[in-house]
Amino acid sequence: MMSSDIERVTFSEEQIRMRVQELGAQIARDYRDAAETVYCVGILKGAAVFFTDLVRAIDRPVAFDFMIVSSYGDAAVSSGQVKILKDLDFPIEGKHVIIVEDIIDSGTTMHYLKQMLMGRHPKSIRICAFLSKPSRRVAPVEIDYLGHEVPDEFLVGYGLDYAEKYRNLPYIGVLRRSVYE
Ligand SMILES: O=P(O)(O)OC[C@H]1O[C@H](OP(=O)(O)OP(=O)(O)O)[C@H](O)[C@@H]1O
Ligand code: HPA
Ligand SMILES: [Mg+2]
Repeated sequence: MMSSDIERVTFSEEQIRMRVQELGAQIARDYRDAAETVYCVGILKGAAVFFTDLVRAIDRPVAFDFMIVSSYGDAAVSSGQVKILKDLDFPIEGKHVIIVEDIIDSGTTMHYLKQMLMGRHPKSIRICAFLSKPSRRVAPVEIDYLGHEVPDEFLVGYGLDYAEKYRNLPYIGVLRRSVYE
């Protein structure tokens, strides 16, 4: 399934699978002795695909929760406004929380979310992102579990969209500029 809108494949299905297994093993090791529930919080919609792969690579019990958050809409640059369309179902006070994202780009979304969730007094809060574009950062974000750093190119696939398209590509690729310019 190679879309003609894709200029170049950045990470193949196999490369993604291997890195997700490593991240899952690292998380399982780090929380091995944790007595409290570990909440994996997926930030929809982008994190949907990575989340379901990641949790199956973590060999210990975890609870799921989700938020629906949007700031890009149909554009290739952030609106700067983080809209919470669905909040968590469960209180996280005293719990271990891992926020799971597909990508941290300007950092606006994650900076906002981490501040907001810290205010609910979890026992700990860590960030897991499959991709990070450090060159685009506007708001500071410390990433505890990172799949790969990527250059400043607009990526799609493996959950990442442009105007809601391409999320179901099994690989990650660079979107041709002519599609969004
Ligand atoms: O670091 P930032 O510049 O804030 O960008 C990262 C955010 O942008 C994308 O979400 P988007 O708003 O596109 O919603 P989506 O997950 O539904 O695609 C992505 O899933 C992150 O949540
Ligand atoms: N692709 C898709 N969605 C995004 C990106 C990207 O490169 N950066 C932030 N949201
Ligand atoms: Mg998006």
